[in-house]
Amino acid sequence: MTRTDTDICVIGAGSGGLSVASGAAQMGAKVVLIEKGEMGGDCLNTGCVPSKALLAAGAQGTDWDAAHAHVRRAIDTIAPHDSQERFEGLGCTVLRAHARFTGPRTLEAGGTTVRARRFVIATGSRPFVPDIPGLADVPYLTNETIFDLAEKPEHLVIIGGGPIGIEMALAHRRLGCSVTVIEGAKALGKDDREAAELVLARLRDQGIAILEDAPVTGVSGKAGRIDVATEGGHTVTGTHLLIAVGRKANVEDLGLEAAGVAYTDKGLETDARLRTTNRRIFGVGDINGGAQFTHVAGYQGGVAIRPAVLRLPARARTDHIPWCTYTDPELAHVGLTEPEARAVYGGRLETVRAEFSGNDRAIATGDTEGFIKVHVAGSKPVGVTIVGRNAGELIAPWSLALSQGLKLSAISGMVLPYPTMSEISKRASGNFYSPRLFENETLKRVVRILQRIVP
Ligand SMILES: Cc1cc2nc3c(=O)[nH]c(=O)nc-3n(C[C@H](O)[C@H](O)[C@H](O)COP(=O)(O)OP(=O)(O)OC[C@H]3O[C@@H](n4cnc5c(N)ncnc54)[C@H](O)[C@@H]3O)c2cc1C
Ligand SMILES: NC(=O)c1ccc[n+]([C@@H]2O[C@H](COP(=O)([O-])OP(=O)(O)OC[C@H]3O[C@@H](n4cnc5c(N)ncnc54)[C@H](O)[C@@H]3O)[C@@H](O)[C@H]2O)c1
Repeated sequence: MTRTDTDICVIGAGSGGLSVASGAAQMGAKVVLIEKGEMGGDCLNTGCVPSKALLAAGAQGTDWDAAHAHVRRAIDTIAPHDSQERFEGLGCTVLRAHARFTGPRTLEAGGTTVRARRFVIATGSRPFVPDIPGLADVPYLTNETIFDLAEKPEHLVIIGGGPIGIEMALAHRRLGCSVTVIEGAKALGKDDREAAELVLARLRDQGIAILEDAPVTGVSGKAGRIDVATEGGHTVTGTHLLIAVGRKANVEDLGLEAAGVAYTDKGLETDARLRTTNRRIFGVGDINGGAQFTHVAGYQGGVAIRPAVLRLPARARTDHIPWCTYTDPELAHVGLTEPEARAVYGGRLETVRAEFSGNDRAIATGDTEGFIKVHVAGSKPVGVTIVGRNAGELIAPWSLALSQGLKLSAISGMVLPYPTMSEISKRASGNFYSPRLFENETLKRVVRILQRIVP
């Protein structure tokens, strides 16, 4: 057993852990980074990158092998950025082993005992596999296996209509598979209902069957013929089954008890600084069980660095987090959803909107389907949904506005090139101010007086 003393020890080399390790090392801290699997974690290897690459490949053509080659190329192209070599180049000591705490200030990983001033747990999450009768006896795929599938499914049945289920449904439909999504509640249920309905309608137009309010009651069959039964006596038969019903935080086998770190099955218990119940140990990313996105893991990494490395106060916010589901049309959101905003602001909340069909660029390019909805409290946007072509790009100024606490006038006052899709944001903000400006009798009277008395 060798022994290493360090300033910061990061467990997990995914989006969260890599952010902390690179930032801390470049600020001059001594860093040990420990990864038991692939560098880059879920996002690079089994999440964001392969899923977006498969969606893009399917939009170009239906060749299964070519699509999977594209997925591989995308991962291989990005991998050097997350690699052991790069992090060693930044000055980190990288251990490729399973880490387990042995006490409040020590852990053990592959024959090395690491003692650190501060630890960051960024062990992420894995697919949650529900306790559905019969599931254990049939072959099924998860996000950890679906991107390596050699044969093209004739009929892919997906349990779960969240972002994973819906994106995988579109990717496989584009590649020529029959696809059925079985959702126990509402598909894309965390999103604005009207926007989600629009996306689901377009997916159905493309031939994807989406069953909602259909909790699965049992699974049976064998490879190549799998029956999925739902409440109400409906049975869907497919050749392959994908389970996409949420995530499970990787809290097990980490020695958290020895470290004095409290957790539930949702993840670590952390405070606003992302400190666990052991003040020297922080949690970032999916392990915290909140919004599970790469950019959130990166953001939390940046927050945790302040107290962990710089000994400065910090506060992780959740009211300015964006997300996007990469369907066609895309569905993007930032900040509070309408029910969340109503719960906070009640009758003070106003919602303004604008349609893609009223945007000149959208008319010119034929992308007229979609809308933007802005929830406004006082004069500040608190939540924005965009559904339409490139919604994930169009949400950017709103992410800035919410993170900086800008007023709506910051958006309506922008001068934008004409004709651009971005003008839709300006139009929605304008729709907030227009009635105040143009239906204001006092203003009209003042203007009339000014015209008469000022030469
Ligand atoms: C199919 C899919 C598509 C997605 N698409 C998007 C998207 O488009 N946009 C987006 O923002 N998010 C997306 N996500 C979510 C995103 O992938 C995660 O939120 C993100 O990867 C979380 O990063 P993390 O660092 O918390 O965890 P991870 O990336 O999971 O990294 C954790 C790392 O810790 C390692 N580890 C675990 N336990 C130990 C241990 N005891 N010792 C050593 N190492 C350990 C693991 O091997 C892993 O490499 C997607 C997820 C999936 C599954
Ligand atoms: N574009 C993106 O940013 C993106 C893409 C994919 C994944 N992700 C991240 O990964 C996380 C996990 O995605 P996910 O889609 O697995 O989880 P999810 O929790 O978002 O959705 C799971 C869905 O499965 C349904 N469900 C649960 N049990 C069921 C059952 N027994 N039968 C039928 N339906 C059932 C739920 O009602 C829910 O709608 C997301 O929350 C997101 O944070 C992000």
